[in-house]
Amino acid sequence: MTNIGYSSEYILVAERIKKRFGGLIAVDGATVKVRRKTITLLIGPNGSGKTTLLNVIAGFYKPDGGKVIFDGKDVTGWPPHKLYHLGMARTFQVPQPFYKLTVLENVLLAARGHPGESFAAPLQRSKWLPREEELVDKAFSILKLVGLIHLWDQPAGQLSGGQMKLLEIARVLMSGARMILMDEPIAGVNPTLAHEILQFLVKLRDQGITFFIIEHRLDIAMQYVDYVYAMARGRVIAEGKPEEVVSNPVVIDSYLGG
Ligand SMILES: Nc1ncnc2c1ncn2[C@@H]1O[C@H](COP(=O)(O)OP(=O)(O)OP(=O)(O)O)[C@@H](O)[C@H]1O
Repeated sequence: MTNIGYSSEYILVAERIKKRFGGLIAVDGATVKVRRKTITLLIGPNGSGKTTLLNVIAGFYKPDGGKVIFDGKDVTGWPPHKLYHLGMARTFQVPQPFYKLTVLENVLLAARGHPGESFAAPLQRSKWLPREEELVDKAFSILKLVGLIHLWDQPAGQLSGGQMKLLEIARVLMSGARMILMDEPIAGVNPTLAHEILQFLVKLRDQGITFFIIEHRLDIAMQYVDYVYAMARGRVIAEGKPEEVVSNPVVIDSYLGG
């Protein structure tokens, strides 16, 4: 693994990323840099390439050009599971827990090195690693942190949509992720819970986790994020503090034009 000496100020640098789907250029030379211990937001009109860029960074798509540097290492084209082991994880817009398993079991299965990490592995307690107790302690403390502790023995299928999102965050934390990528973490949740989820991300940021998120509900998200990138037609058209970016005429035009 090469350390290419990128500034340690940034946990992630995605440089001149290109991604094509047939004749369509979804991401056209976009560069984003994410500072450690920040919540960095990616905005832009529908179809501007945000999710594609996130998927390239998280290893779900191989880029047609550009580089992804995570923690000083060139991880361009690495698959998601390798990035997961390095400490970068992506949650999905629609969280997908194992519905019949309990909340606690769902969190435990996200632990790195746990036999359940391979989906084919049996779930019998006897097959768990000796460090099971330690993992259970860690899972409980994470459930406490995300406010789901009272539901630990409930099947995940019984959680509300907002609680599912919290469970997804808990699972990503259990994996030991230092950087979390999220596509619309507050989509479809009521405003109270949306604020709670973002306040929770702020708390985790203050504990050292870095977030790179896509969100359309700017009225709520802008209050909590540290830095914003705006995309249009596959390119980054503006970056800066939230208030600067939302008042930038180029950004406003991109939404109106879209
Ligand atoms: N798997 C795919 N195959 C073909 N085209 C795709 C694929 N994924 C995305 N696209 C196209 O690439 C462009 C960028 O899409 P992308 O989903 O990245 O935009 P977005 O900014 O995330 O949009 P939204 O805000 O609506 O989620 C769009 O024109 C989209 O139709």
